[in-house]
This record gives sequence, structure tokens and C-alpha cells, in this order.
Amino acid sequence: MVTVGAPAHGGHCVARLDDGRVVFVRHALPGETVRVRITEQRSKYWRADAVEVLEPSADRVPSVWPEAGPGGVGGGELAHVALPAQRRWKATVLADTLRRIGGEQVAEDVAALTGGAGAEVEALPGDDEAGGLGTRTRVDLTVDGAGRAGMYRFRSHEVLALREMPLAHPALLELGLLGEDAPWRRVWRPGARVEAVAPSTGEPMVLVDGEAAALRRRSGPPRRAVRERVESSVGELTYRVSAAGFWQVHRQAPRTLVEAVLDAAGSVAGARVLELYSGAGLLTLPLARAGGAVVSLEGAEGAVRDARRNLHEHPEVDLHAGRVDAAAVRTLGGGAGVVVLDPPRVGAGAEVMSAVADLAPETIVHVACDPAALARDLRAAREKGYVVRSLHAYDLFPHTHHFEVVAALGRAG
Ligand SMILES: C[S@@+](CC[C@H](N)C(=O)[O-])C[C@H]1O[C@@H](n2cnc3c(N)ncnc32)[C@H](O)[C@@H]1O
Repeated sequence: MVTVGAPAHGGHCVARLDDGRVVFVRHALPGETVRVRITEQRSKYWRADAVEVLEPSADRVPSVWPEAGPGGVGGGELAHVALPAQRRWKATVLADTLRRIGGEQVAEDVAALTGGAGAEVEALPGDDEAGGLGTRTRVDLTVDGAGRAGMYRFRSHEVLALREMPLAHPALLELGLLGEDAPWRRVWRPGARVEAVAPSTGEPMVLVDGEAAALRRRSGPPRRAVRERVESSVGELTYRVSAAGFWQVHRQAPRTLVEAVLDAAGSVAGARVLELYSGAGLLTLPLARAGGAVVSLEGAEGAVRDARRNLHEHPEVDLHAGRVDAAAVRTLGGGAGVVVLDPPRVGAGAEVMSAVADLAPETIVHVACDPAALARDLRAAREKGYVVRSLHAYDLFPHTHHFEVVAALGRAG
């Protein structure tokens, strides 16, 4: 039995045993007294699941997805927490991570921006009304040994067949992928990887081991891409995206990020804009529409092919396929007034951040899906004389511990 303390990065709360040992407890809430099952013992800390709640928090609600509860699949570790409390949890983790990893100066920059309160994590439009459900337009499943679609048990290679996916967009639920009677069972084999995509326009799509799959024979070549439409302050943006390629998962995420990045970048008209980790061009297109002379760099060649199509009305945009590293930043970034970067979960890293700062842009816009990586990158920029000028956090992944941050940095002084 333990009383758990504050949340920490990774979707758990921190508890201390009488002997001082630290235990990271999932499926609990700060302040709760719970009975735990130890799931992993390391020399420096243990991991545990709360399996019985003795003194519940006022923020506890019946889980919206019990299959992601103790012993269940990953991807819904805050499903037992009321939505406003999920966002307070994430704001606490953000503030703590920025201070612990980003350092005092970064923490002070953000405190000064928020009157000492720390950044809030904002809900996306419609999420409160829908209970944070039905937001995910992409789901990844794995087929178990009996041919049923499921997900991995948390920190395990065991596939648990799923009965429900309340976080998935309704269009994906209508595909009938789950359950003993799923018609798709004749299409896939045990061990297959199944991706389902619900684009903002057109039919949903199912990929089995990376190939388009259908229940009935279709005429014509197999579909490989979907179309996405984003309303934005620089007009309606339309994109072609390979179904297996990266696209923001929450239905409202593309619009939210486009607006946040345009806002953070300030006026880009006539400015040279270096965009790193540019994907299929979600941010490239609005930056070009806003008058930026954009040079972009993305590692996935398929995404760059999509970006070329998506930017066909902007032949002036200079799209490059290749790895983002310090040398590439130096080669492509000369004269950049604005740098926008949207790295994967690991962040850009100190070398890339240092090379970006050496370009001496007026503004650096960092889009981050991991607060620890963000904090490391902000620290690196801070050490090169950049301060945080704005920072907004968005709850792009309700019922999980994940969230997104858009930060703008400018030169100190
Ligand atoms: C978070 S996504 C952002 C894409 C785009 N901004 C969007 O919102 O759709 C990160 C992108 O970085 C690319 N990427 C990851 N590591 C990379 C690297 N070392 N060099 C270049 N691109 C990389 C991925 O292929 C992916 O498209």
C-alpha cells in the first residue's frame, strides 16, 4: 500500500516506500492511497500498477478504456483521470521537466511568460464535449496468434486482442476491425501489422503490413495515399499524404499546429525560412502561403515526394530529402531569418540546436511532442543566447500522457 505523489514524465506518479525506494506507479492519481502490483524491479527504482484504490482522488473517474488499465495495453494510461485533471497533470510534468532538464533559465523564461503560473495545456476544440474520445485518425494494431486485432500489453511483446478503441475516430470503428467476428480476419494473418487511417476527406483506409487492404476486390490500382484538408488563417490547405507516412493523429491537430506555428513565427513575408523535419509539408505550405521563402529538410523520401505534390503551387519552395544534422543546417540555412523545427520524439539534439543558433535567426520555432527532448533542445538554444519568447502546450493526445508544445525563441537582449 502506498500514497502516491506528483506525476512524472512517462504517465506515472512517483511514490516513495518506507525504505526510501522510488516507485513509479501507473493508473493512480496524485494523493491517492493505492495497493500496487510491482511490475519491474530495477536497482534505482521500481515500477508498479495501482490495482486497488483505497483512498481515491476527486479527479478519478471510471476509466473510459478499461483495456488500457492495469496489466492492459499501452496508449490510454490517463483514461481514469477527469479531462481537466489530465491537462493539469501534463502542465505539472511540463513545468517540472523544463526546470529539471531545461535548467533554471529556461524555467524562469517560461515563468515570466505566464506570470509564474507555468504554461497551461490547452484542450482542442470539441474535445471536452466529446469526453476526449474519437479523436485519433490513425491507429496501429497487431494481429494476435488467433487472428484477432489487438495491441501490445504495456512494456511487453504480448498482443492483447481488443474489444474496443474509444480513442479512435468513429470512421475507424465503423471499419469493424475488432472482435471474434471481424470480417478482416480473412484478410490478415497472425502477426500482421494493421494500420487504419481516417482522413479528413474520403474513405478510411486499412493497410496490412504496409499494403492497402480491402474486404472486396477493388478495380484500378491500390490506393496508397489519402487527402487531408486543413482550414487555416492563410486559407484552405489541401495535402496528399502517403497512408503509411507521418500525419498528425488528432483530427484537430493539423489546424492547431498550423495556427500555432504561424503565430509563433511572426511575420515571415519575405523572410528566408529554414524548416527542419518537414514531413509531407503540413507546415511548409502555410509558411509558403504566408510569404516565407522556405527551404525544407525531411528524412523520409516518401514524405518529400508528398511534399513536392503538396507544394506544386509554390515552385519557389526548396524541398530537400536528407538527414537533419549540424552540417545540413549550415549548408541549407544561410541567411535564415526564421527556423521552424518539428523533430521526432528524441528531439533535435544539442548539435543541431547549436548549429541552428549559429545561423543567428531572428526567431526559432520549436514544435515538440516530448517535454524532456524539448527541455534539452531549449537548454542548448539558451546556452547559445536564445530565450523563450512564447510557449503553448496542446492536449493533442487525450487519455494518454502525451502532449505537444510550440515554443518560440528569440535572441536575448
Ligand atoms: C513529428 S514529424 C513532423 C512532420 C511535419 N512537421 C508534420 O507535422 O506533419 C517529424 C518528421 O521528422 C522526420 N525525421 C525524423 N528524424 C529525422 C532526421 N534525423 N532527419 C530528417 N528527418 C527526420 C520524420 O520522417 C517525420 O516526417
